[in-house]
Amino acid sequence: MFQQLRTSSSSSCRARVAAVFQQRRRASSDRTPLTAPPAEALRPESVPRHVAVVMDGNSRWARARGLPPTVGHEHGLRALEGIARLSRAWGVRVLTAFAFSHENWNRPKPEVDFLMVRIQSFIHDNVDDFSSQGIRLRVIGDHARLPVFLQNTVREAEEATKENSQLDLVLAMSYSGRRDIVQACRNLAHKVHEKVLRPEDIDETLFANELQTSLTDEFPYPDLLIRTSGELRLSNFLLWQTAYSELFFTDTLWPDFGEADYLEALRSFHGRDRRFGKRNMILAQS
Ligand SMILES: CC(C)=CCC/C(C)=C/CC/C(C)=C/COP(=O)(O)OP(=O)(O)O
Repeated sequence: MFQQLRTSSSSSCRARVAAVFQQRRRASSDRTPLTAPPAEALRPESVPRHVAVVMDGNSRWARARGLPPTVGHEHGLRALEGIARLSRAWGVRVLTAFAFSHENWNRPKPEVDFLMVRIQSFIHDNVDDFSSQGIRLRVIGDHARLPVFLQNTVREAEEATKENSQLDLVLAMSYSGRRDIVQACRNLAHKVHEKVLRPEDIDETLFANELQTSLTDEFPYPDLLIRTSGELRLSNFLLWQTAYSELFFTDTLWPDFGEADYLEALRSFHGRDRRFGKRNMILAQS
């Protein structure tokens, strides 16, 4: 498939990839089973409202099996479907998934082309399913840099799911945390220039309102950030927004990240003492 993409024109390769994955989807019934919330970590007050995931390790997962990276990405998307379903079932309100960074444009063109096509079909094929689960799809990042066929699908899916309120599934594509911050500064500078704002009016709330994550009105900041595959860095993801996020790193590669791993992350979150710089009550009294 990877090899085929190298030689195909973009629309015919799109059609071919879509057809192959349509077939696989129909054949596949191996969705992550939903389980009843079993643990103290899943009491409503313990569940993080906003979870962010850096879906890392697809290529390594494939390489370990002698397969091309595209197969890893395919399994990675299935893992994302499963985690979205679990998030909704367990009461997470926002799931933000890093699907493609600004820097990922520097990856080999066939891999980039494959990802654009495959993410488009992932969104297209799941819209009805998202709607039936009450999942609203949002996309952050540099929309204009995405191929037009993907921009169109994103627009349609955002429109089709806009009334859903169980879970906001936010895909970060062509996303860069630094660019998000620069863009916010630029927007504020324009407002000052237009005399809509005075410099002294600018505070953290106004600044955050200009960031792309402000589209999820209630929970713009991740409570928990998960990165798979053993890497211990943010890689330019949600830099402002993660100032007080709890971080969870696991060696599990993203395609293998399933219910047990997610539960482990939520249990870990449940055990954290989130102080936000303050003293907790017991320490304050001593
Ligand atoms: C499920 C699915 C199809 C996901 C798409 C695959 C993909 C491109 C994921 C990238 C996620 C991401 C930006 C990780 C950061 O690692 P990095 O490798 O960009 O950064 P690093 O070099 O700092 O590790």
